[in-house]
Amino acid sequence: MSIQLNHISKSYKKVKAVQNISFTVEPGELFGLIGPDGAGKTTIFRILTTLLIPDNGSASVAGFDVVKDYKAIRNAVGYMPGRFSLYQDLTVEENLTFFATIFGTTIEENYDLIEDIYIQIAPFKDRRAGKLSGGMKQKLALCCALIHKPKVLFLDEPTTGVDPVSRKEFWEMLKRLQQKGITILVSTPYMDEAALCDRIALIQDGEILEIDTPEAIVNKFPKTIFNVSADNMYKLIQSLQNYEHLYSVFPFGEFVHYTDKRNFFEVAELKSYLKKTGLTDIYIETTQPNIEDAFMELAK
Ligand SMILES: Nc1ncnc2c1ncn2[C@@H]1O[C@H](COP(=O)(O)OP(=O)(O)OP(=O)(O)O)[C@@H](O)[C@H]1O
Repeated sequence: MSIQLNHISKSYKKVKAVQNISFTVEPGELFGLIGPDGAGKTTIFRILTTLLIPDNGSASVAGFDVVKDYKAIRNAVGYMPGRFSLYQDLTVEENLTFFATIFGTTIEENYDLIEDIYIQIAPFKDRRAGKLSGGMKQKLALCCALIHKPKVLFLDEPTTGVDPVSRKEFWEMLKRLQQKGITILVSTPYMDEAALCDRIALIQDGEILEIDTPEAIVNKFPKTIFNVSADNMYKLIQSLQNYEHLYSVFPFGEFVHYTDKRNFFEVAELKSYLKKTGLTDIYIETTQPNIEDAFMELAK
């Protein structure tokens, strides 16, 4: 096991940040912690990277105990914190040299691991980190987290605030790092990114709702989902909320996702109800559930 948590809990005074969390991450796995702001993701990262001591439970990373063997863990892992980890006034090259030096290595020694990523920011190597775009900062922070060849990489919300193209590129980079044998624990509030992980833990209010592969989580969804749209989105949601057979409704892009309490029903009946409430241009079609639907169902 590369990462193992057994019944970990942590509170900040009265706030129970994480409660009784247990999961394992296998060597070479890309594992995602998926949950909204405040779910407890950063607290889990801080415990696993030895920056915070848990109140209860035990955890190990790369075979080392997070409390007893904290020094060994710090050498074995790379950590890209959610909030900015770079020195704004140092240049790209100076930041990378700094991180290499504190780990007793050099950029040249481990260049093969970061090459793919570094060549994208190399044209800006003399630019101060504070003057880089969001996507560039993120690439530099990843290089800094990798420069000492860690066995396990921790990435806390690496794509928050990054444009969609850079987000896609970032996930492609993670897949390549995984192929080089690095175990990766990544957190994200973006449900679409969950599908790119080998396995995910859905987390809310400090508790794990479900752990499985993204496919298995979606396949367990118990209801048929309908994409519904009409001329007035706000009124559509209100009408559906007042429908006696409603099970759940929530906005999803240009549609709302609707599920019905009944296992079988005529779509025409729902359409005629919506028409009676004054809506026009009504569209209803079944659709596949996704991780967000599964999360909403489990979080109910
Ligand atoms: N130092 C602290 N003191 C008090 N409460 C804290 C502290 N750090 C986190 N919390 C609270 O603990 C809970 C979990 O926070 P945590 O940062 O672990 O969640 P998160 O999923 O990483 O969310 P975010 O993306 O917002 O950081 C939240 O309710 C948060 O407000």
